[in-house]
Amino acid sequence: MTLVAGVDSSTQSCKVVVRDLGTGELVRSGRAAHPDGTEVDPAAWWSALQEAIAAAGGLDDVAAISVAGQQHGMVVLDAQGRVIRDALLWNDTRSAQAARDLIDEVGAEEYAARVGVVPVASFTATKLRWLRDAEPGNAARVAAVALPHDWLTWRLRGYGPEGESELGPDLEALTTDRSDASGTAYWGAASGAYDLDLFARALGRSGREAGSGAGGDAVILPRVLGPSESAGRTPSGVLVGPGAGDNAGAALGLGAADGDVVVSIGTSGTVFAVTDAPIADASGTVAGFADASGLSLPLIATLNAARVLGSIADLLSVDHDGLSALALSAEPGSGGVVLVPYFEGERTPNLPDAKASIHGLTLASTTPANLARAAIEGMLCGLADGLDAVRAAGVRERRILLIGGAAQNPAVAQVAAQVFDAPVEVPAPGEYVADGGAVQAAWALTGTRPTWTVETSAALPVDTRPVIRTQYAAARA
Ligand SMILES: Nc1ncnc2c1ncn2[C@@H]1O[C@H](COP(=O)(O)OP(=O)(O)O)[C@@H](O)[C@H]1O
Ligand SMILES: O=C(CO)[C@@H](O)[C@H](O)COP(=O)(O)O
Repeated sequence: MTLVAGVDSSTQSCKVVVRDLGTGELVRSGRAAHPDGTEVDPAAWWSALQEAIAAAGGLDDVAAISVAGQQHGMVVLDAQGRVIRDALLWNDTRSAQAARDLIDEVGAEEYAARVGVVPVASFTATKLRWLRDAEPGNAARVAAVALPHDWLTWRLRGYGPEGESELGPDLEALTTDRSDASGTAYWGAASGAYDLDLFARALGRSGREAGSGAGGDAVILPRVLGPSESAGRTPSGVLVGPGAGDNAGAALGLGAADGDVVVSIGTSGTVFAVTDAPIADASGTVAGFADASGLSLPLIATLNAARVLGSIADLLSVDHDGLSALALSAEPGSGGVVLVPYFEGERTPNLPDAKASIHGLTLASTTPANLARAAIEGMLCGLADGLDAVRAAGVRERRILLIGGAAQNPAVAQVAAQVFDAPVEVPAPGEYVADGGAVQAAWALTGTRPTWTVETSAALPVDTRPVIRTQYAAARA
């Protein structure tokens, strides 16, 4: 039996799966928590990865591994390969003004045409512009910029600061992949290349792709690998795949095909599909990302997803199952109660300074059941608005695949069928981002993309209840 491993280094935790190359059967798995917060020392990810690998039985009998990770995080390294400051994550909104500045300088239309996205606080370029303006001393020390999955792949291959690694700080060895590069806002899915002018506008320093040999004091950007290109090997000889952004990893893990729209409800909420042609939405609503198979991944993301439910469950002193039971005991529309869940600001719509709000409370409607259902309805209405935007970009769904930690909540699946106006399928409980890493590892090892079977645990027909989105739209306006 040949084994391959996949990693999901996401916002809240690191998950590792070990699967049989031939059948895709899950053989072992492990996980480890990440610190909370929107800026994190990457050393915590490295520790969690090692802990999760150990919990998954180690890599001694594993032939290949690949790391998928949360997108956009800004990992800045000095010339000695040391992390200069904590990484700003995708959900950190301090670079919102930097995003507006970059749009003012370049123009939204041109930005979208050049790299398929329009800057928002989530994207790496805006974080680099913030670093230039807020921490010029740190910006001057930057020798390389990597994404979370790039940096973990580099460390896994034995690179890192002297004394902390076997191979030392070779920044030229940094690699990334198309999907994660397309989330930086200085690499384009359509061009397949870095836009070094946009990078320079962000950090105020010139950049170059690793291995380009230009030298000088240009900031090194990871070499962009193809979908099945190996990044090298671990010091013990395990083949390492190119890795991916987590959403592209999920698409690989699901085997998402034409007609599939994936809705992921984890720390972030995302709606995405795999398409042949890249998109360029000058409104900035739909990001024209690349996928991890050589195609494209139009995507919207919300800042407020699973943790909306956790917050309201805590308020009601119930667990996930308790929240589900309460929500299912209320009627669609939650008795008129609407939660607009912009607890962390919001990315879609781009309202980084927004706060959450509750509407429609009366003495009769203020019940735990209505509040529980309103939390689920509000969170899903935000994603339904995103689905409308993805549809407007030309995507036509045959089915919605519901994944992420909150997808296993019965009330979430039922309300999803009431707001998405499409059939909803819930794949069997699993870590589909990490599974995508395992698919990548198998692909890099054999040269052939595996077609493992994905089981479905629930299938819900369309059950549209218009009141839910109608009252949400009125409250959100
Ligand atoms: N049954 C459930 N109902 C609602 N939320 C859940 C449920 N199970 C897990 N979650 C939430 O899902 C989130 C973890 O999902 P995950 O997809 O692993 O997140 P990420 O990949 O962003 O780290 C946590 O916020 C957790 O509280
Ligand atoms: O910013 C995005 C996509 O653009 C997020 O999807 C991040 O990639 C975080 O993913 P999770 O931790 O929620 O899985």
